[in-house]
Amino acid sequence: MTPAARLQAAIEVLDQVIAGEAAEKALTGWARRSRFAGSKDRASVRDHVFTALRCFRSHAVLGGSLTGRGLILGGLREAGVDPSDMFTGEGYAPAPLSAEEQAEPVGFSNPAEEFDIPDWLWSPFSSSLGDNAEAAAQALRQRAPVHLRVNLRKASVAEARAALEEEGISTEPHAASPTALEVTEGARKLRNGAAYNNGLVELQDAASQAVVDMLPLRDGLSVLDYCAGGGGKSLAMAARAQIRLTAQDIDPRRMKDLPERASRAGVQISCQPTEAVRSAAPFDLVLCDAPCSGSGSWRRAPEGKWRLTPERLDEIRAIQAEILDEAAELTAPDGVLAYATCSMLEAENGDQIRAFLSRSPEWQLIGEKAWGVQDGTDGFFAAMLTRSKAG
Ligand SMILES: C[S@@+](CC[C@H](N)C(=O)[O-])C[C@H]1O[C@@H](n2cnc3c(N)ncnc32)[C@H](O)[C@@H]1O
Repeated sequence: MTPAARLQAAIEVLDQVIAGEAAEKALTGWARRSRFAGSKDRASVRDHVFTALRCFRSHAVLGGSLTGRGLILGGLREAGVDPSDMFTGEGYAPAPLSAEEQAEPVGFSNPAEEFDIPDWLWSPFSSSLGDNAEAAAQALRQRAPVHLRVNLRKASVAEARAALEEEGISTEPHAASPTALEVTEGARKLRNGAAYNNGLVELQDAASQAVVDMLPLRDGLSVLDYCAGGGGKSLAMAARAQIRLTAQDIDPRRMKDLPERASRAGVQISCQPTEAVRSAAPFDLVLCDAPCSGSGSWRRAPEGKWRLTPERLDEIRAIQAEILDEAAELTAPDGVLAYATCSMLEAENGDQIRAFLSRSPEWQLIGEKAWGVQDGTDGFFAAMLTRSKAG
């Protein structure tokens, strides 16, 4: 496919997304119908679609309409490419620009539009991030880097880097965690490579790793990963110490690949239903990596940014509060309760912890940290709590 034909394909996929189709489904449908498209074509169309979804508002303004064409046109303008070089109508290229489309774009009417944040969210977003709000919103408009976690059970950081380098995958250490690497070249080779398949490295954002670094893990502890999902945090915790680790999720299907991932990583994790977890309680350490808006990972899943509503945020907050209360019940009297989200919104982070402390005065905060997407990781938050001796 020519570069212009790839843009036309992205326009068609985006029109389906605007009509209500999920991006992954629209991309899969396009790939099935387009047997002529090779892997590079598919990757390029996907990139165009995801760039447009990250920059949905600003690119629509720059392109003059909230359509697939408008979004792609706006993206070209932002990238400094003359759209008439691509919109030629030749072969499978997009049709030439209309007079309207050639007009100078109108300016942005407010920062939310310019920085691609929904209007209602700009105020909570900017008050949560303070002086970093614009930088964080700008970072959410960019593609996410690929981060790896070195599995210290199987290799040192230097050994893992050397094994990756042999496969043509270059990495740099990431400052957020001693086990974190950022892939600087060759990310597409990872999944078929030996280093990944032999469990030397896992795909995991550096802030996710840093959350686990904060936890007081040591040999012999009983640990519960409450809200384990696919088990990214479980695997990172199990790699850190010889712990007895139980993973739970309200939707056990989410943990279905965890036994295989654990065996690849050379660690043991017991996946248990909620009732079994209640019978096995209390645990020395309970981590709840709670469901959240996902605002810290909107670079990877940009549709979430536009789907979130104030009502949905309230629902999520109610679920988070319930999870904190339940997880507290499962924590041993002298144990540690850790709460984490991949959100940058105070409503889901510090506010949630303060509300918990005010309804559960026997608990006290012993540590808290936030990571911002503007610093090169996903946005994350973690807090650790214990029951106070006086409580
Ligand atoms: C942020 S994800 C977890 C990601 C995971 N810890 C990781 O690192 O890969 C949140 C998970 O919480 C689960 N969840 C939602 N409500 C829950 C509840 N009340 N109890 C337990 N898990 C819940 C969801 O199914 C989802 O898998």
